[in-house]
Amino acid sequence: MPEKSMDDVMEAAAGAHFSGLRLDSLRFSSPSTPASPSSARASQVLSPEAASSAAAAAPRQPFVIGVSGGTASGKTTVCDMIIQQLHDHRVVLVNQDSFYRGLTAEESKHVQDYNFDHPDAFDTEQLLECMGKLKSAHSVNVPLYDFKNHRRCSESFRKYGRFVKPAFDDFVLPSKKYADVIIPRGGDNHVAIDLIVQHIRTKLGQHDLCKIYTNVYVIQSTFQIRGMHTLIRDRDITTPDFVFYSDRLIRLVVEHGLGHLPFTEKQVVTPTGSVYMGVDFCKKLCGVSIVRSGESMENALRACCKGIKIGKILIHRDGDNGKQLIYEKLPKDISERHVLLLDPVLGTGNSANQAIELLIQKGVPESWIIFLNLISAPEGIHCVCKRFPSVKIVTSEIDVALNEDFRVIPGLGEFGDRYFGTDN
Ligand SMILES: Nc1nc2c(ncn2[C@@H]2O[C@H](COP(=O)(O)OP(=O)(O)OP(=O)(O)O)[C@@H](O)[C@H]2O)c(=O)[nH]1
Ligand SMILES: O=P(O)(O)OC[C@H]1O[C@H](OP(=O)(O)OP(=O)(O)O)[C@H](O)[C@@H]1O
Ligand SMILES: O=c1cc[nH]c(=O)[nH]1
Repeated sequence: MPEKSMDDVMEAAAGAHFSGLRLDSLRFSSPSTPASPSSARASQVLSPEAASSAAAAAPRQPFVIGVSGGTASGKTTVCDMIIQQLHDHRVVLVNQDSFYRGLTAEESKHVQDYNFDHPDAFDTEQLLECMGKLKSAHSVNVPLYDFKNHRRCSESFRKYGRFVKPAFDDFVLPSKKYADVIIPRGGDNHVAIDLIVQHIRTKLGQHDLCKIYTNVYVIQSTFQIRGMHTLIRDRDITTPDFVFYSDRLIRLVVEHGLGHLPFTEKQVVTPTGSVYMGVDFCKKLCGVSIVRSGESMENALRACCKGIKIGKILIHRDGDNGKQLIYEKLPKDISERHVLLLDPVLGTGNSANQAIELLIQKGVPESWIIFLNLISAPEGIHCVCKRFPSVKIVTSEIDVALNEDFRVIPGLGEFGDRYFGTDN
């Protein structure tokens, strides 16, 4: 029994089978949506795995998508395409097929008369129990069904008139009216699949990550900021323009990050003779850049904090799974300072974690570290926040995912090479 656990859940409910139809009904369930009739077969369950964290104080709302459709209508194909495009390890698929009841010895003897398309063929109680657990973010064991002797695909087309079509008419078609989205042509309908992927991404995106990890801050997006991101992400931008717009964005991230430092109250008298009740900046701070890309953020920090001490950490990339520290030069009294850790890209989180670990070894309290970056991959955020829940992360955008080469996607390529002009 494979174990699945999740904080968000996407569930798919599918009706009995009807050969020849493409996916005819995709149902987005929410607590306010009426439940599908019990006859509608739950066939696929897409569920994001638990992203549990000590920092995950906020209650998490599972997100469940029910998918209905006739036999061989393309439910699995569409769900697989959605999962593939989402590229988010928190999303998993649970198939209603896993909840087939085992056949009794008597039923096995007359398997040709057994109706695999009737809701009674499923252990719906177990399915509901499983969904209930998933929705409350508990891990579940999903049964493995042995199709060896009872493969329905081949039998369904034999049994189309006797079982498949009647079950479709009785149990699947009536659930169609509950659908929020209907996808004609199943896997061929790239536009519909793309729209659904975008919708799920919004649900799983930065908004959710900020809810899961209360120490993650994304600077307020404006069209101006989106415009600058559009420029630096464009592979055809010139190096001077890449530097110019990266610098502008970095400055915004730095200013935002400084806003998370502690302050003391301070009053001043204005030229009108009035008292302004203000605050005083935190004095004990320093910057630490992760060489070399992080050095691109030093000027913005210096421009905001005159005379700030800046240390450096160089982390040698030793394969993509492990990173090895090879150089550090840090202020001697760093343990007494709040640290603004600088690196424009948070990918896997390995570099950031190594750097944070070193700072903590040097005596910097975890909660005194603010990690500033331009773009973050969700994987990197999970990695850092799980290990160091008190570290604050300030970023300007959270991207979709990492690809198989551990590059951020859509990303902006190799930041260091583009900024320092060492790319081709
Ligand atoms: N040509 C074409 N074939 C498709 C499309 N979608 C699915 N198929 C094929 O149709 C067959 C059934 O697709 P599935 O995705 O397994 O259908 P399903 O609804 O999950 O089937 P059951 O689990 O048996 O109910 C597979 O061989 C798919 O490759 C499509 O859009 N176009
Ligand atoms: O989160 P991670 O998966 O560790 O990836 C992020 C690291 O990768 C980049 O540096 P890179 O190794 O490309 O070196 P550079 O700064 O010298 O370009 C980036 O500046 C980070 O330091
Ligand atoms: O996409 C990536 C990942 C790590 N570092 C980068 O500069 N870009």
